[in-house]
Formats: sequence, C-alpha cells, structure tokens
Amino acid sequence: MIYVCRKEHFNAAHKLWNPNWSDEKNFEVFGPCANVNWHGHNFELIVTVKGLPDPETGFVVDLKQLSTLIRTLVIDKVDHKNLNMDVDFMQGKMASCEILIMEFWKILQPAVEKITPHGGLYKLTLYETPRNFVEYFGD
Ligand SMILES: Nc1nc2c(c(=O)[nH]1)N=C([C@H](O)[C@H](O)COP(=O)(O)OP(=O)(O)OP(=O)(O)O)CN2
Repeated sequence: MIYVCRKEHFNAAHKLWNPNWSDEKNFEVFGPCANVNWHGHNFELIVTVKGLPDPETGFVVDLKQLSTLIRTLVIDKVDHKNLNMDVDFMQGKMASCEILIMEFWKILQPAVEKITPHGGLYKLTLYETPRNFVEYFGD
C-alpha cells in the first residue's frame, strides 16, 4: 500500500464557547480561546489517501484532482471565514479541531473514494498552530 498526501492551507477565525455554560465557566475552561471578539489561526490540512498505484497511470490518486477536490469542497468553505458563524457544516457545533476534522472527513471521504480507483481516504491531519494538531482515521 502507498500513502499519498496533499497539504492545503486556510486561515479562519473562531472562538471556543459552549452556549449552555455561563460566561465565567467558558472563560475558566477555554481561557483566551473564548475571547468574545474571536481569534484566528493559520490552519494546515493534510489529506492522506491510501491505495495501490493504477497500472496505467502509476497514480494511487491524481494529486491535481485531489487538490482541486479539497479546495472546492472544504478550503473554499472555511478560508477567511468565521468558523462559528459563516460555515454551514459547523452551525451549532463546538469550533474545536476535533469537531472540524470530523466534519471534513464526512465531506471528503465519499468524494476521495470516487477519484481513487484502488483505495480511499486514510487519514486527515489538521494543524491549528505549529504545535497543536489532531489526526482522524474516520472511526
Ligand atoms: N483538544 C483541543 N484543545 C484545544 C483546542 C482544540 O481545538 N482542541 N483549541 C485551542 C485553541 O483554539 C488554540 O489552539 C490554542 O492556541 P494556543 O494555546 O495559543 O496554542 P499555541 O500552540 O500557539 O500555544 P503555545 O503556548 O505557544 O504552545 C485550545 N485547546
């Protein structure tokens, strides 16, 4: 099996805020990440596709097609946006990396499968800061 990876980038604002809690509890739990007027991150999303190379192209997946798909389905929806307010699939959800990466998976998994004849989506990695990142394997 070969693991083929594509890294994409987006900037977005958010805040960590549980509407069922008091202001005091939100600030206690989330600290500066609960700042009322938002804060931003330079996110990196790495999409890893697993499969066997097609005998005719030598590709597990065409990286150009993969890049276009990630940008169209995910990056365009979140880049320069407020994750809490502007992004349809994040409505009513906590804007943490964990929730974000699971929503990305739901969108990308079926689309990646269609362009990967002998494999599929294996892993997503989402960097929120150079030191904070999450990985998701879809289970
Ligand atoms: N499990 C999670 N914990 C936290 C998340 C998250 O999404 N999932 N998010 C945040 C904040 O949004 C943000 O990532 C924290 O930023 P910060 O603490 O500034 O991170 P840095 O790596 O830049 O901080 P250093 O102190 O320089 O290491 C918090 N927790």
